[in-house]
Amino acid sequence: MSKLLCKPNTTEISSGVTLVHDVTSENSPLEYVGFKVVDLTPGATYTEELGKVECCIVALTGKITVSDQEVTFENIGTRESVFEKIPTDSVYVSNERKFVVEAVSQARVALCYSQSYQQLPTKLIKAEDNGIENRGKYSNKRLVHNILPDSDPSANSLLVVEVFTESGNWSSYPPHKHDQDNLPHESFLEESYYHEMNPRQGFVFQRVYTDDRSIDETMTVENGDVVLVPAGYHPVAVPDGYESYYLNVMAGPTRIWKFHNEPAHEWILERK
Ligand SMILES: O=C[C@H](O)[C@@H](O)[C@H](O)CC(=O)O
Repeated sequence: MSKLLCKPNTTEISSGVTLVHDVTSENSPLEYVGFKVVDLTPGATYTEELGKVECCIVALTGKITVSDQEVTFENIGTRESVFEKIPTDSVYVSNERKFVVEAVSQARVALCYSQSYQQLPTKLIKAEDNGIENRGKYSNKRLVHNILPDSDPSANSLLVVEVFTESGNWSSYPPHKHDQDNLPHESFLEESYYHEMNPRQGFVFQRVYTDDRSIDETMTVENGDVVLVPAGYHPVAVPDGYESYYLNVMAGPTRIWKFHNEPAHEWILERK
């Protein structure tokens, strides 16, 4: 199995708290991006003290209350399934802060991390404040919810976005990359993909590959899997009959999303 594909590894870490994914610089090729998925039963709490990292807490499903000891955001979260395709609530917590997530209902939470050295205010990122985009045409259509885009100055290095791709469509396509610290032409951002499928038994194909093909992995990605993108192009193909969801976390030396399309396939964008 590809080293870029992470299958769910469920571990109960405390009463009512199950860790599903825990991507770190120690167990992955990513240096800038960290990622966790945590399931909580009603009333269960997850507590974390952040070091030199910031965290975007995304209420993937269910209702949660988030506190950083100074502010508390109660009963946030908007959906029981990501495939309701409505934006959800998130909370940004900066470096050297401690936060507590308490489940109001059964909840699945994504914890998105990146490096942070300048403490910023804790902030509720309301669902209604997500920038919504309908991108693409033909069989390249996808719905994008910008949770923490580079236009939002609330974070130091973190970028978070969720993408919904309909049956038989491609996304993160035409293939693009952001693996060169070469602004204004391209930024260097590592990336993680947390995937869900509807119906659950579905799969997508995702290829991660570099110009020199030093990385060239084509993966069958199933519900709940995480794909790591240390470098390279990273298109996703969704089979007929299934819907795809993924949550992207991006981070690198500069908090700018400036990608480079693969020249061989950029013509896709020129179709009328
Ligand atoms: O670099 C960003 C990720 O590849 C996705 O968020 C991608 O941009 C989504 C899309 O536009 O298809």
